Amino acid sequence: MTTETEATYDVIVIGAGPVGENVADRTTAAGLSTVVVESELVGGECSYWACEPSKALLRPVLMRADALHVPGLGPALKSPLDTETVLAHRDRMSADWTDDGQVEWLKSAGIDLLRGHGRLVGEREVSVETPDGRTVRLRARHAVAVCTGSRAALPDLPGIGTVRPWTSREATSAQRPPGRLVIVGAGVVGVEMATAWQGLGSRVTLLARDGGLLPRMEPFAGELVAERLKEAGADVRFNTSVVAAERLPDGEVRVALADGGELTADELLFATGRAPRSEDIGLDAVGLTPGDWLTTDDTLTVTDAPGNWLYAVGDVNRRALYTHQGKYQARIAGSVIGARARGETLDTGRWAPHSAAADGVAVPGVVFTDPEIATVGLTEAGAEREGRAVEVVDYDIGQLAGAHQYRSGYKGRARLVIDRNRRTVVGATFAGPGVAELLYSATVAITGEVPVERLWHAVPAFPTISEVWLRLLETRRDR
Ligand SMILES: Cc1cc2nc3c(=O)[nH]c(=O)nc-3n(C[C@H](O)[C@H](O)[C@H](O)COP(=O)(O)OP(=O)(O)OC[C@H]3O[C@@H](n4cnc5c(N)ncnc54)[C@H](O)[C@@H]3O)c2cc1C
Ligand SMILES: NC(=O)c1ccc[n+]([C@@H]2O[C@H](COP(=O)([O-])OP(=O)(O)OC[C@H]3O[C@@H](n4cnc5c(N)ncnc54)[C@H](O)[C@@H]3O)[C@@H](O)[C@H]2O)c1
Repeated sequence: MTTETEATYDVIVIGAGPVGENVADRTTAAGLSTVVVESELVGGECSYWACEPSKALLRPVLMRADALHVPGLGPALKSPLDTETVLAHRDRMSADWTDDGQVEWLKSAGIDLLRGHGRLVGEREVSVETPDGRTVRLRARHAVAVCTGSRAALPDLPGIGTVRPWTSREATSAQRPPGRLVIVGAGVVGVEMATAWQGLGSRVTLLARDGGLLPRMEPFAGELVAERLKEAGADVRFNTSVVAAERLPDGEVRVALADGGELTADELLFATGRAPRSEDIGLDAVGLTPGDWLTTDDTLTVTDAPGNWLYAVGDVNRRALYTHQGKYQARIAGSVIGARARGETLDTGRWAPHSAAADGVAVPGVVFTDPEIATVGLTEAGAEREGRAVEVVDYDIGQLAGAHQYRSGYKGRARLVIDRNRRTVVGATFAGPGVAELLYSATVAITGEVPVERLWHAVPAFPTISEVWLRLLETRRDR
């Protein structure tokens, strides 16, 4: 028998991933009583099955790739990685899939936690089924923020129901490397997991549906990653699609390819994109369609729900599927909710406090592969699609003194996309070992709308890879 209890808060947040936690933090800081509803682990996908475990697997692999090319270090690294130690480190970095630490943090921030599955049941009303079979009816005085994130999207293939494929969850939490791993999809998850598991001893086959890896990025990014994956021993195939898959009685997976070919493996990972976790959160009760991505304006308010009380923040709104960008949205949404609760007029101008303007202009992302790929803003193709007049400047990072110091045989490339009319940087891509930390400089140049001429006065230190900025400016001047 279920019992029903009721509670009223200023703000209800559904989903305690990194984004829900940050919305709650900001609304609490604005003086609003806030409850977060979580059906699984506080910390969400990022802490347990995405960012943290994947980077814990990748860091030793990338470190080793660099160290093999540092004079004097190579011979000491001839034996393979100690996989057991790496996996134990990954377990620790995922807090052994327990959320005590994050629950403590919620408490310390003054945020209430209600464990259970939350569903909208009307305007400002959420019903929560708790693990002990109770139903709690929550009412919000001001706002409900949907922060339910995303899950792996699987293609609709014959056999998919029986094949027990890996998704990003298994790929980040597996307790040992599969002997043979076939990966379908060559976006960010596909290339990162190919790099990690090939480095940890699996024989990886990466199947790209398109003619290159990382198809949404500058083409040279995918070319460099493909080259290094092949050198590491992975089988990388382009223009290949999977048409069926089956799990055989002996546990192997058989994969049928569109060209008539066949592959057998121990595990099959689908890294084929994400779907919103919105199919069972009561969207129909407020006139929205279950299973859809939630569309918002720049204040993170759901556009198709009248009354300015429903917000969608993080992956579930599809604006930018990154933890850092979702947390940025959370900071904005928190201040919007606070301002509306105080009866203030929102300030939604460009770069104003109540507008997540950067989502449309400067979303930084790092792909932690060998080499690293760091991107922000527009690619050349993206600028063309938008019909913007741009100039493109490229530089071979391997020519820098800093690159020679970093690793012998350094290969990398950088590209700036510059708006011809405004003479500001609107896109940057760096591909090369150790470029991740360069990305913030480009993000500041774009959001600060720094005139290219002013960049001459931002002098990079010698001999660092950041001297690529100077070389890009010189290339532009001298051509
Ligand atoms: C393999 C992988 C690696 C990644 N690496 C990075 C990286 O290095 N850097 C980066 O920036 N991004 C990375 N990402 C993306 C990042 O994980 C997401 O952008 C981020 O987790 C989104 O946060 P979120 O809070 O919106 O959603 P989530 O992290 O998905 O959290 C949503 C939470 O809501 C809960 N929930 C869902 N429905 C309900 C409900 N009805 N009731 C109660 N609770 C509910 C879930 O249990 C979950 O805890 C990676 C993604 C993957 C798949
Ligand atoms: N380092 C990071 O910050 C990091 C790491 C992993 C994921 N992420 C985030 O998570 C998001 C999701 O990553 P993802 O790799 O799952 O998605 P993605 O959209 O980046 O890539 C999916 C790829 O699968 C391909 N694909 C789709 N359906 C297919 C099919 N049926 N057969 C073959 N290929 C198919 C697509 O063409 C695409 O290239 C990323 O966009 C990124 O925002 C970030």
